[in-house]
Amino acid sequence: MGKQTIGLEQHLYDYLLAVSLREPDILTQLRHETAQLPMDQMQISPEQGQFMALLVKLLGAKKTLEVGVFTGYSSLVTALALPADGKIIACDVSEEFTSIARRYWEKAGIADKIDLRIAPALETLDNLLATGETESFDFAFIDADKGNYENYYERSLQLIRPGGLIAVDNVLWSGKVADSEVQDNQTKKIRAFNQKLHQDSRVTLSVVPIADGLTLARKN
Ligand SMILES: C[S@@+](CC[C@H](N)C(=O)[O-])C[C@H]1O[C@@H](n2cnc3c(N)ncnc32)[C@H](O)[C@@H]1O
Repeated sequence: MGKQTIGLEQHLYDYLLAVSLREPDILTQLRHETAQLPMDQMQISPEQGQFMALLVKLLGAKKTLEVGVFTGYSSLVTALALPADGKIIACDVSEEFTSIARRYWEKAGIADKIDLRIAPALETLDNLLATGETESFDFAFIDADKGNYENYYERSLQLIRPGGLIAVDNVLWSGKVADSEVQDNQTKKIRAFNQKLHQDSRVTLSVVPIADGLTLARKN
């Protein structure tokens, strides 16, 4: 057997789900409803959601930050993993997408754990920093506009406590980051972001090849 991370063909991916996925019905329903939308590819995958729930539990997280809610899969999976007094501050600009999220949060009985802020996420994060929330979060999930990843990361790094974790989605960007012929702005931004984190001694780093690539950065 090679030492390299295994590639997942469809049959092996199906097997992985068959032997590991424990998706609550409410999340399956949300996934099926989101699959009807033209932007459904923005949703995180169920095995990534389950992995994030495990991380939230391992951290003993009580207070988390989410940048990019869409129809609510990652926020719902996080809320279900948090204790009863857990809180998520969730950032998005879309009333339309997050109206679906709100409906599922209500249905799952966890709506009181989620404080949704409809505004450009940079404004929300700057506001949190300005109102004394520095080092008060255990976990942050960054999954919004790629051009702002570095800004979201820098602010999240101030907002999480030492030992807290930042997870950043789509860092492998369907493989485009490793294709030198792809030179669009979003791809270049993600490449630069990945290079920056590789050198960042403020965090302990792992890039996990789950779904579209998930960077984990633990604040030292
Ligand atoms: C990839 S989706 C998030 C997927 C979500 N985490 C999930 O589990 O389904 C990205 C989201 O970021 C939001 N977004 C884009 N630009 C934003 C900005 N500047 N501030 C806040 N949210 C933004 C979009 O409206 C969209 O809902």
